[in-house]
Amino acid sequence: MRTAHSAETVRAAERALMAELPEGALMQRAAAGLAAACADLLGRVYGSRIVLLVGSGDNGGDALYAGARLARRGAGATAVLLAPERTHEGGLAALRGAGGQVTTPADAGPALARADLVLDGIVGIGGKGGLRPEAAELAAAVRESDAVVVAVDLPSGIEADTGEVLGEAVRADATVTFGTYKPGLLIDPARSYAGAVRLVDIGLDLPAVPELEALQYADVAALLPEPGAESDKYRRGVVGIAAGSATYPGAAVLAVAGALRGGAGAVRYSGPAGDEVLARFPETLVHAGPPSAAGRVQAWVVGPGIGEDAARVADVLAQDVPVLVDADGLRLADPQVLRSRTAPTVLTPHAGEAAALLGVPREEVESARLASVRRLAAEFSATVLLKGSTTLVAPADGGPVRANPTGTSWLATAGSGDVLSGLSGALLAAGLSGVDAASVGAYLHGLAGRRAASGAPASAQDVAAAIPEVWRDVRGEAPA
Ligand SMILES: NC(=O)C1=CN([C@@H]2O[C@H](COP(=O)(O)OP(=O)(O)OC[C@H]3O[C@@H](n4cnc5c(N)ncnc54)[C@H](OP(=O)(O)O)[C@@H]3O)[C@@H](O)[C@H]2O)[C@@H](O)CC1
Ligand SMILES: Nc1ncnc2c1ncn2[C@@H]1O[C@H](COP(=O)(O)OP(=O)(O)O)[C@@H](O)[C@H]1O
Ligand SMILES: [K+]
Repeated sequence: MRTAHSAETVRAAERALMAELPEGALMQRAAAGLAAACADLLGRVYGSRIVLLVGSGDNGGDALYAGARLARRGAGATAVLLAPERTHEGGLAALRGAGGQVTTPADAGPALARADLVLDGIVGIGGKGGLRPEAAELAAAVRESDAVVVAVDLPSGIEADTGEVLGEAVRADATVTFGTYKPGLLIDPARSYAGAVRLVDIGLDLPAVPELEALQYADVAALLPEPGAESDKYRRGVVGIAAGSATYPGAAVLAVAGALRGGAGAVRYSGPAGDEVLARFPETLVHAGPPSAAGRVQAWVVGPGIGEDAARVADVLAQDVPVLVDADGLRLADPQVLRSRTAPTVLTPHAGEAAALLGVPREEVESARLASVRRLAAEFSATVLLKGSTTLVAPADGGPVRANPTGTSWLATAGSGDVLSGLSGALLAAGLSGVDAASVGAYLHGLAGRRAASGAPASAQDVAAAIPEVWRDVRGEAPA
């Protein structure tokens, strides 16, 4: 599991550790890791030209000490000081002692134009609000340079705790972060400014429960349901799909496609698109009546393409089994009923649906995904999977939010959300918790999207068809 902690949590851990270590030791650990990462990126340090963007805090200090280390190995280093009178003293002395030069933002142009590598030490976790004008200009100038840009701890201008970007920010090719990931490094839009992120261990003792986490291959492998010797189709879990309408039969077909690949023992379909579903998937158990008359299931998916059929949504929500609500279902569900359910409920809105549920503009959800998903989970007492450029899953109980690392914009194709709801619903029926079903579903869905597309457009059906392949790949990572 990859974990991220807020700036406040990091500061508390830093204080505790600093009290035990000699003065400056922690910054030296950070600078050593940073310099090593830069050396890797440069290939050859001797004779390279590096520029350090140095703000007035310890983030600038890290950049200066790392610059000094590289200068001692033969790099030509120039520090651009944003606040000359408040620059980290020890760091500046180290750089000067190693032969480094110093300049001002106004005179930084020539050095930036020649640079092989730029180290962004303008602000780290101490940054607040958008970059101030002089810092913003420097960030914009860096964009014009051909140098490899390495952000120190995080790209200056992104919000460490939320992933928001308020105005100009440094666009990095790589970020070297200290102690733990910061939520902004895993959540768009900020994530897209960070490039490849490398974590440097500086020995912090962090709380076991992070603010944000991201599943990795092995975590997903351990969560995948697998039939045992005594399994039959009912023990593996039966998932019910209440989706589709005369207008949108395709949503039913795609949700069933996702469900059949999600590890359930059987899929029941309830709704008016039974013929279409059977034509494509004869293994489906089709029922014409209301969902509650379709026979036992271990979880329901309700909503994709059901149009205005509020009765079908209410019928599903009245059943005391886990329910995943998607698409039209989110609009038709009675909020009071959602809140009062005792079995797990999973809501899977995209930003527009989330905005409607919260009564805010869509842009507000897109720019502040983490706060939005947490608010939805709290307001509806449900696990919430917020779809989009970074898919986030918040548990109903306020625990750590999961960021999905496998997303790809190739998934932005009609019907791919229906596949996700079927897939996650099947995982719910197989016995995974709401958070695990949603986050494992999003993980596999993202991998399947990448596999199906491989650089060319793929349809939602292609995404569903690629699920078994990625499932196999992930299972290969499971401990024997
Ligand atoms: N603590 C430790 O043990 C370790 C910490 N480490 C490192 O320290 C970093 C944190 O350092 P930090 O706390 O000094 O804050 P930092 O990120 O440099 O920024 C503060 C400065 O920026 C300024 N500023 C603020 N907002 C701004 C804006 N929007 N636009 C422009 N400027 C803005 C603000 O100015 P002021 O408001 O004071 O005028 C202030 O002077 C951390 O990210 C990591 O890299 C590592 O060495 C490991 C050990
Ligand atoms: N820019 C993007 N980057 C990554 N994934 C995206 C992006 N846009 C959409 N997606 C994903 O594509 C899927 C679309 O689902 P949804 O919005 O419900 O569409 P539909 O209703 O057409 O199926 C979701 O899994 C979502 O996370
Ligand atoms: K930075």
